[in-house]
Amino acid sequence: MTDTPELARLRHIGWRDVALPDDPRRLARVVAQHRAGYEVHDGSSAFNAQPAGAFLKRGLDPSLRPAVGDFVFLDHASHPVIEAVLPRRSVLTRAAAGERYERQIIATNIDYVLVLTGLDGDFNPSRIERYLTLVEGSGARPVVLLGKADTGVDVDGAIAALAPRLPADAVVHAINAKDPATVDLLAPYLGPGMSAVLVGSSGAGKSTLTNTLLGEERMATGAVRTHDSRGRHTTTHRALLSLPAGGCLIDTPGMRELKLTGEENLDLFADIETLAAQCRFADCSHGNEPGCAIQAALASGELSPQRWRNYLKLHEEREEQAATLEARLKRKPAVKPGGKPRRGGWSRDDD
Ligand SMILES: Nc1nc2c(ncn2[C@@H]2O[C@H](COP(=O)(O)OP(=O)(O)OP(=O)(O)O)[C@@H](O)[C@H]2O)c(=O)[nH]1
Ligand SMILES: [Zn+2]
Repeated sequence: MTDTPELARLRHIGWRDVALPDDPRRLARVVAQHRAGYEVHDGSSAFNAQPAGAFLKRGLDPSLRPAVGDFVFLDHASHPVIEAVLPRRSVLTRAAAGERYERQIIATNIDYVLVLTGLDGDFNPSRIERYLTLVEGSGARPVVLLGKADTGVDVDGAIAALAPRLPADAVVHAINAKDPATVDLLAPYLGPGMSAVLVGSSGAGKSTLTNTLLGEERMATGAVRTHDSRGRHTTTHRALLSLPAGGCLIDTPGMRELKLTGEENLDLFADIETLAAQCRFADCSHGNEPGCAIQAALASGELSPQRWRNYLKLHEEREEQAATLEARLKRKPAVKPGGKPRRGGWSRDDD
């Protein structure tokens, strides 16, 4: 079945359903959020849109407001207004940096989170564990990318160091972000109807990889590219790019503060939690109590000290955030959210 022209147009912004929603209003996707409003794209062009008054109500759960990646309905006025947000299939959240606890949506309707780490000084398994913990529960799947594999580094050694710290089904690719062949390698994650978000610390190669993925068509597809509109608006926080491969990539400039939200399960460390359950004392602090299964595993080498340290750090942060979240929810009953479970989020570098 071939797409109608309207569907074909919407494919550019990552619309994947075979049909259009049964609604006469204009459909668009949020590609960027500015201080002064939103930038949306309808598959043909990008333009600014304001949120409807209902989204600005005080006390509204911020997660109900339009976010980058959302499909939205616009009214037909000459100054477009976002009237409704369509149900989200995934939501990536982080705890906002700062004094007050706040969950912040990074992106919605994402299929894959590309976690990019350079195999140079940037390489840090603990940080990769943090990213994976944040993706957990978001509805998106992580893909670990080890960049700068062409720079004479010990790729196999790095993969061997990382493998025991990742789930068995984790996808890991060593890449050269400058090499056009990388486009084919990542094609399974970036095809038509797919949306991916690219995260990684500064210098990891996010811009380089983005440019390679945009390839020759960078300027031609510039319609969805919104980085360059900085002059006209205030800061562009995030931008959604339409790739020649057919998928959409969300670039997250400055995405460095990656704090847990308190809702993570720490699934990545399930084995550690199983071990801890085997300690002789139920309230074992895993220090020097007799019969401590954690200490035994550390002594036998079954559990690596780095991984244990990172687990403790993430666990503590999760507990702290969960306590703050609970206090906040008690204080003020949240306005009912529109659907999907929200977990995952982002925060600072580890170790
Ligand atoms: N040889 C090689 N160099 C790379 C690769 N990826 C990135 N680089 C280089 O690493 C440097 C940093 O890359 P960027 O793409 O600017 O990194 P970034 O993640 O966008 O950094 P921020 O913009 O600060 O977030 C640049 O000099 C790139 O040319 C790679 O796979 N191979
Ligand atoms: Zn113990």
